[in-house]
Amino acid sequence: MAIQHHKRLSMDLLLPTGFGLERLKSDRNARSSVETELEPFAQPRSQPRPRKGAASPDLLDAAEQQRQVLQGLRIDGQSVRLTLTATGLEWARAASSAAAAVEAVPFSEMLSAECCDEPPGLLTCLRARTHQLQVLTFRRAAGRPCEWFPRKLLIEAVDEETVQDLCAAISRGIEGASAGRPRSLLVLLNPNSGHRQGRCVWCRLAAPVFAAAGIKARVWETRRPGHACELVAGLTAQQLQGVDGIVCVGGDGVFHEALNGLMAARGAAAAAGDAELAALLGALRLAHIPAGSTDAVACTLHGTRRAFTAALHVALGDSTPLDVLRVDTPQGAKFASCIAAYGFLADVTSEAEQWRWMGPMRYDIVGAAKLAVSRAYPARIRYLEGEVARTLSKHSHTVCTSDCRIQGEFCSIMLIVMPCRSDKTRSGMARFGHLADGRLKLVLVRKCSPLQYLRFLHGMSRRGCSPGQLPYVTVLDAVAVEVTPLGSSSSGGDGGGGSTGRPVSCWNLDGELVAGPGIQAEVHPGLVRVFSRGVEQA
Ligand SMILES: Nc1ncnc2c1ncn2[C@@H]1O[C@H](COP(=O)(O)OP(=O)(O)OP(=O)(O)O)[C@@H](O)[C@H]1O
Repeated sequence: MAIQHHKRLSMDLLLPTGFGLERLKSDRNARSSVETELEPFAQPRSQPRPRKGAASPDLLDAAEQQRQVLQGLRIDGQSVRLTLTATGLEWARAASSAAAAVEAVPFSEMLSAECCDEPPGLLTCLRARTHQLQVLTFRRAAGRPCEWFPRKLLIEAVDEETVQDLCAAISRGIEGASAGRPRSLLVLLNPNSGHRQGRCVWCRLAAPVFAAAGIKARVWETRRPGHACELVAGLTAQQLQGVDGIVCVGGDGVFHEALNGLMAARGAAAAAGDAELAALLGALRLAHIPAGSTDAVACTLHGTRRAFTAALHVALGDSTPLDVLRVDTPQGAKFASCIAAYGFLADVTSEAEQWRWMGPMRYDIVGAAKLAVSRAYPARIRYLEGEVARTLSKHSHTVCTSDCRIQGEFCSIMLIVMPCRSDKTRSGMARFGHLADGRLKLVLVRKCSPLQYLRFLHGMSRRGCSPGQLPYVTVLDAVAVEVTPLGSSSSGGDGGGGSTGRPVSCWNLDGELVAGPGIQAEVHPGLVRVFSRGVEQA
């Protein structure tokens, strides 16, 4: 079996087989039964802000042209000199002259600005009544810039007109800085992921952020395995009008299903020649708000597992292309964004599924048990190293430079597409991997003792996989890989032992188990766009 490496990527290549598209189409009506509209959160951004007077054109224009200094204001209870610039707000304590005391928040990091009434209370009676403006933004944790926390700036002035004008100027600044921000999103929520905290994460952490940013969110809860894939694969042009993206609230499994549904839908639209649907699907951005057991996608895209940060990245609208691995199995094509793993990781996932009630801890317990056995699987591997280039017509293509082969017994074969950060590997399984470089890291762990495998796992959790770390581990860059397990029967793996009696494992694609056993996989550079601001360094 030769590797069929595509020279040119076109939509018809994305048409996956084995997704049962016809069945999915006929199931579209079933969607309405799980649709939950969260209209209380769905305030359109264009909704008029509560204002009493008109903004002074002087203040708005002056801020756009130059720096407008405002005196006599208080922020979070402290008197400040506030400067309204063309890009945001800057202020310093009125009493302080030190440059270090200057704080700044750009419009691009603000969600909304609203005039609000001062609640009546003892303090109001004791001092002069002030007029207030509330700006919703965020702050970064000290020493951990990837972790964002909500922040409300309370700006007070004795003069109502100043507050009204400032509110209008800030709102206009936010509007001007929000070109890529989504206005309407579909939310796929898995109530069963992780510790079954999907609904709680959505309602308490993500929905309020979307509401503050004026994003309309339509929530669909998944009912069973495969449901998210069906929902996305069955989307119609009518449902997608005005929708900017699909947000997955749950673990990596839900994101994986949404990705596969999207690829199925894009393939079907291309095959049917439905240009409108294809364009709408092509413009969709995917997002992952972590509520699962591992959340490698969210950790990699946002640098943290904090759902609030992920929701804020989505609301701020930053996006990036993401490489997708197309895996051709005997059952049809599947797509993965994180990893395709054969051997140890697949065995752990397969066994851990029975212990789902334990939550994320199941992976540690089953992992320890599998480590003690340390099984090796014979396999033949062919891979293509390559250069990925972009032609003028913007179709990506791969120039193959070499076709290499390796044969042996492997405890683990991993095709790592994105860095795959998680709580277990903070810097990522493939530390030097990339979101969209068109390559994967092929990691081969040859037959070794349990202690050696433990050493490999320990090294991976601390430093990720990189070449030359351990003599029994090979790390390679590749664009396409073919794995043929040598213990398998010709019709596919049986999960325990093939016709030769030698052990056969299964495949783990982003946590989903695929029987395989032989696969061909190829990286498609930047095939989807995802909401991500990237990992912020300290
Ligand atoms: N309502 C549901 N009931 C049962 N299973 C579901 C439901 N909705 C989705 N699923 C399945 O649950 C699987 C696992 O979900 P998910 O990935 O969200 O959580 P997780 O496994 O705890 O997290 P991670 O994948 O990050 O380890 C999904 O692949 C999906 O097939």
